[in-house]
Amino acid sequence: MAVLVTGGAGYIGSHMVWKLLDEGEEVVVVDRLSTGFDWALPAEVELVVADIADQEVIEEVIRRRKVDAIVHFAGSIIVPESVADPLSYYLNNTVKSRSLIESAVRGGVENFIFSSTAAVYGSAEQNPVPETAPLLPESPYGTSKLMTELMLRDTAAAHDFHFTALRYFNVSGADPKMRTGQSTKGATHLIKVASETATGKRPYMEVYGTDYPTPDGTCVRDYIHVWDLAGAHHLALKRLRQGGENLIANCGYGIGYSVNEVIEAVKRVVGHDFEVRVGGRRAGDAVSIVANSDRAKSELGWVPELDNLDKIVSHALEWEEILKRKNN
Ligand SMILES: NC(=O)c1ccc[n+]([C@@H]2O[C@H](COP(=O)([O-])OP(=O)(O)OC[C@H]3O[C@@H](n4cnc5c(N)ncnc54)[C@H](O)[C@@H]3O)[C@@H](O)[C@H]2O)c1
Ligand SMILES: O=c1ccn([C@@H]2O[C@H](COP(=O)(O)OP(=O)(O)O[C@H]3O[C@H](CO)[C@@H](O)[C@H](O)[C@H]3O)[C@@H](O)[C@H]2O)c(=O)[nH]1
Repeated sequence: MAVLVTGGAGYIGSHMVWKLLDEGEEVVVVDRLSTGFDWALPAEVELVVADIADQEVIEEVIRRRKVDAIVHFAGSIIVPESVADPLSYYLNNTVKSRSLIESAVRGGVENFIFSSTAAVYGSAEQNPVPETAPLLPESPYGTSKLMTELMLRDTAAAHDFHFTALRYFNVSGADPKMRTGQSTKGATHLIKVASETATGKRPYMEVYGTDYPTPDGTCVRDYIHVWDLAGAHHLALKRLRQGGENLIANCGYGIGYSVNEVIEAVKRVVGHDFEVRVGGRRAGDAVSIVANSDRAKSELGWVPELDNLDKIVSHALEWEEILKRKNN
């Protein structure tokens, strides 16, 4: 019996794979390596280099490895890119997820965990935002993920199929044991970009917009440590296997930090200054979004252990130094 991790060579997926191995699970990864890296995976894990929409390959993997659960990370993830090229986001995130879900149903895989996102809420009116808040995505990325949640809901109503959709807030940091981290080339995520600047990979960074209706004029987000997020997925897997009901749950810490506050934290932890320029607003950015994760705590028994911005930043910086040595 194995867990199929799609997008397992990517940032969050590779943490999940290490977590599953730590928990004694059998794992198989399907990843087309568009943004992921084979070296992010433990040597003993089978990597099938394929697209999630290749149903022949997926269904062969499900049969051969006796897959009982799919954890679906594969997708396209950059909010402004989705504004510029919406159809590629609807293809990779929505259409190809449909194909994967169909393969799961055909292959008799009853347990499915999906990477959803805070972007399904848009700029929340109520912060911290509960799962019951209005779903008003402000980017094609958010809409592409919401459509997949709806497909999962309808598929679960019609088939022997159960799902958990975890709506992640801003995922950051690296495996505390430094076996993997965020290695994405040309990354756009704030803590990654600031860590690259702090370690000399970039000459400077920009703050996208200082005229938002927030205390310091920059956008506010809820930054969650990737290892706590992997832990939430493992709890979700155990719960589904025990017959748990379908679930949609936020994963964040309930604390909002502005872009300026995050940059200050990176400067504080690294111990020196770096150049930060003020730029214009970025397309598709929500103003402020912070999680109410009570449901993940009560339904999954999730207890965050790394909910500290400086710890997140220090792990991100440590990984950046490792990447420098790898020439990545
Ligand atoms: N990083 C965040 O802050 C964040 C927040 C909310 C949700 N998410 C979701 O988490 C998931 C993982 O994000 P990540 O940050 O690890 O991104 P990532 O780009 O590092 O990982 C995505 C992986 O999926 C693979 N992939 C993409 N399309 C594929 C396809 N069609 N077939 C096979 N493989 C494919 C890529 O090669 C890559 O390894 C995504 O679904 C993303 O939307 C991420
Ligand atoms: O160089 C940079 C990078 C980012 N930002 C700002 O920092 C904030 C956070 O941006 P980023 O780290 O790119 O995350 P989001 O755009 O909030 O989106 C992330 O978080 C979402 C969940 O909230 C996920 O769904 C997405 O996949 C993931 O990209 C935003 O206000 C950006 O404008 C900057 O000012 N400068």
